[in-house]
Amino acid sequence: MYDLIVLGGGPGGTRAAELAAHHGMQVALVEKAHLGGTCLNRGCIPTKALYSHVIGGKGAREGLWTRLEGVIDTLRKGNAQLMKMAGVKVLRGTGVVTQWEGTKKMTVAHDDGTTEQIEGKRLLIAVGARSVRPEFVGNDLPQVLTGDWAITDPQLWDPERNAAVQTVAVLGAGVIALEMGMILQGLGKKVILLKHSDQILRRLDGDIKKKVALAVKRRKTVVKDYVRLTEAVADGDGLILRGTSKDEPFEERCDRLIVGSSMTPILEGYGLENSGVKIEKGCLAVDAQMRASVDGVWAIGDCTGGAMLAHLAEYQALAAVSSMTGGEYAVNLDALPACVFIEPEVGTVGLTEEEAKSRGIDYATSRAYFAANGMALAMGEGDGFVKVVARKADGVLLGVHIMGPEAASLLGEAALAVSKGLTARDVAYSIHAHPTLCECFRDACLRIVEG
Ligand SMILES: Cc1cc2nc3c(=O)[nH]c(=O)nc-3n(C[C@H](O)[C@H](O)[C@H](O)COP(=O)(O)OP(=O)(O)OC[C@H]3O[C@@H](n4cnc5c(N)ncnc54)[C@H](O)[C@@H]3O)c2cc1C
Ligand SMILES: NC(=O)c1ccc[n+]([C@@H]2O[C@H](COP(=O)([O-])OP(=O)(O)OC[C@H]3O[C@@H](n4cnc5c(N)ncnc54)[C@H](O)[C@@H]3O)[C@@H](O)[C@H]2O)c1
Repeated sequence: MYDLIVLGGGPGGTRAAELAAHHGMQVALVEKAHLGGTCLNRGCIPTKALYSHVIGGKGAREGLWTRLEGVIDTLRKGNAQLMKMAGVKVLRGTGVVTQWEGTKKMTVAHDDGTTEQIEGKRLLIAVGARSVRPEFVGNDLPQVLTGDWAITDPQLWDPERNAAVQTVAVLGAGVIALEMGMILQGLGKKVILLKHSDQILRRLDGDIKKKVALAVKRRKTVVKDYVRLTEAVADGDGLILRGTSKDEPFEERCDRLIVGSSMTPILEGYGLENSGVKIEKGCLAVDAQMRASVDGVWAIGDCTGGAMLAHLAEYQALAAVSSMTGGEYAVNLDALPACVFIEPEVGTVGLTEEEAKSRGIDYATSRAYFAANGMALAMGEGDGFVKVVARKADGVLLGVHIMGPEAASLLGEAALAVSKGLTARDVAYSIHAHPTLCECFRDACLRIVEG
């Protein structure tokens, strides 16, 4: 009998399996496809490989797809090696839980048609999420790609194979829609952004959202607000899209439609319907240490809803294993960093100004601009700013919002500061090397100190 069965080998499941094994548990990890889940195989890594080549301009476009596949392959092998070194038993197959209470029982159906029964003292569910396909006529046509799989189509992304695709419509104005839209523009495609409302990246700080909207406009994106898509009709190899925008009918032709209109936890295919595990608002319900409502069952990552981020899944794995081993670690969602890989890049952690206001906090804000940062100018990337939200009384950093060069990497220092409750003075009076981009964060903190 295993001490722990992990179902799903994405960033959440692999991290939990590795950690639990390091704590001395006998661990089985059941994964039906490649290790690495959505993140490695069709999410974070392939999109960022395209982003850094197409938008960051790093590397030639010839052979881009082969290099992208090479990166994925290297990381898949790395994951397998990590599991092996930790002593985790990886079972390749589809797992269905047949007993949730008491001893956990699972049937694993392998690709070759054989099945295997396994048992465990504990069970951790990390099965991820899938794209929501909104209702409209023709939503299942082959030219309609969902955000969770779109990146796997070389006919759309490989510069050496995508000449037939000239116009791509993207439904949604979230992270997937914006990241994919900008990569496609970088590849020379025309992009039509079909937004559900007038909002863009609705959870971000208002000042960052304004700047993102400007960046979208500058790229001559065709933007339609308040869209209700009613039908997609095949037109040769492409599509005619029909619906309304601000209640006025519209018709647009495109070669592909990417549906980037949010993701939903996977609740089917692993025996959940026969369990007493509580589901709330379409997500596996968990407490702060990722315990589900059935004894000995934990759930982490995208299947628990909320922010669907690979690093959040990994830190939820830490919380789950901590609770299994008598620890108390829980994820602090008020210090959750997130990045949007567009141009200029976005990195954000902690409370937005709007959130600070709605919580009734007496706060101060400050900004420093990359246009005054030596390194940014030397790099030819002076566009953007760092905005700090701090508590007025003592300068404790509540949120940091960056839009500009290497914002995602710059976020590391800000995330540490917010999660450890540091003050603007703590950051401003720590020596920052020159010339570096992180001096811009230091300067924004200095402005809070100076009032
Ligand atoms: C296009 C795109 C870009 C993204 N970019 C980023 C980014 O830049 N940064 C970021 O933080 N996040 C990003 N994300 C989100 C990120 O991919 C997810 O948050 C992350 O993968 C969630 O990890 P997880 O372990 O919860 O689930 P997943 O990674 O989805 O893994 C779940 C695994 O469970 C397996 N599974 C499911 N059911 C069964 C079963 N019955 N038996 C066996 N195996 C099963 C699946 O095959 C899968 O491998 C992106 C997502 C997409 C779609
Ligand atoms: N860089 C990153 O960290 C990164 C990149 C990609 C994806 N992700 C994660 O993956 C998850 C899914 O991303 P996403 O972009 O699908 O979700 P999202 O929640 O960011 O955006 C969904 C968008 O779809 C719109 N929408 C909803 N229903 C619609 C409809 N019927 N018609 C038109 N538009 C509709 C919403 O208004 C919103 O703009 C997110 O949780 C995100 O954090 C993260």
